[in-house]
Amino acid sequence: MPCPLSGRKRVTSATAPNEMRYDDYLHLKQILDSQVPRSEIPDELLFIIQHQTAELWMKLMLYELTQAIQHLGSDNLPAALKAIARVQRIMDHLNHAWSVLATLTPSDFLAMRPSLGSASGHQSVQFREIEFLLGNKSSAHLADHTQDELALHALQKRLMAPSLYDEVVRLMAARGMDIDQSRLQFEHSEPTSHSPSVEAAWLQVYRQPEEHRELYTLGEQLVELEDSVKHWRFRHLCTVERIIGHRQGTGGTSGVSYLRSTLNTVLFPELWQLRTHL
Ligand code: HEM
Ligand SMILES: N[C@@H](CC(=O)c1ccccc1NC=O)C(=O)O
Repeated sequence: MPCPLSGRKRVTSATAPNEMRYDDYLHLKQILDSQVPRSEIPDELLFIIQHQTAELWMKLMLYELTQAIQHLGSDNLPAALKAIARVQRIMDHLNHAWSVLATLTPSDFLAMRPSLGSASGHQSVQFREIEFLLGNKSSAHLADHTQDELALHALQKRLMAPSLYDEVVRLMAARGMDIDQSRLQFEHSEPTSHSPSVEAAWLQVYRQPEEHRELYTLGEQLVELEDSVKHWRFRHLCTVERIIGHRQGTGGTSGVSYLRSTLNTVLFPELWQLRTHL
């Protein structure tokens, strides 16, 4: 049976259910054999596990975000809210995890850095897919993946698919709110930008939360999610600055100043703007 997450076949084990063991069920051999340091630096294990666990959580985030988008499309707001709440909790968890990496000293990291070559988190396909799903689209990021057809295909698909923002706006229109037609074109690869008609619709919701209970809860949950994403960007930036200062990144960016520029990203601009006009 194809796995809904990766398109790969599900592994059907020959193990009878009553002989199933913890390590079989979790495929622990594959997972625990996958930490392969390239240097003699003892802290490289921390560095690898920090990233591998983050990628596992990102896998779940992608799954939940996709579910949330589907539920919004079928006007099932309670199910969408449940998935969005889970994504937000995962983000919080990843935010707490930075404190483990903060035990890595600059000299330890600099000693292992040559072993990383040109590898960088900038090349994380799942991170970029999450950004696109959240509406922070940019075709420029496809350039990192020209050598990997599968990755390129996954990113192209996400780039053109409706984002969480798009589906929220579609739902508001479906519920009778007056949304500008130009906002209801969902096949685009542009990052989300502010729309006056979307802000006006949210203002209506926020001025009468009792009348629009579900949409109001959605709005607040989206703000909380974006807050957690901003925290992640900031914690990453601080970790990077304290470990490599203002060196260029291995991924070819300017490093800290590039990461600082990502703090200007806004995923749900109208929800932030409306606070001034409420
Ligand atoms: C010693 C710790 C770390 C350092 C020094 C570091 C450094 C950097 C730098 C300099 C960049 C900019 C791209 C480049 O030119 O390389 C970057 C991007 C990135 N890093 Fe890290 N990083 C660290 C830990 C992590 C961890 C734990 C994650 C978790 C998955 C992560 C994920 C990312 C992602 C997703 C990007 C792309 C960000 C974007 O484009 O908005 N990094 N990192
Ligand atoms: N970009 C980092 C290297 C780095 O942190 C990294 C290297 C390989 C895999 C993941 C990484 N994490 C985040 O970018 C640097 O410039 O030192």
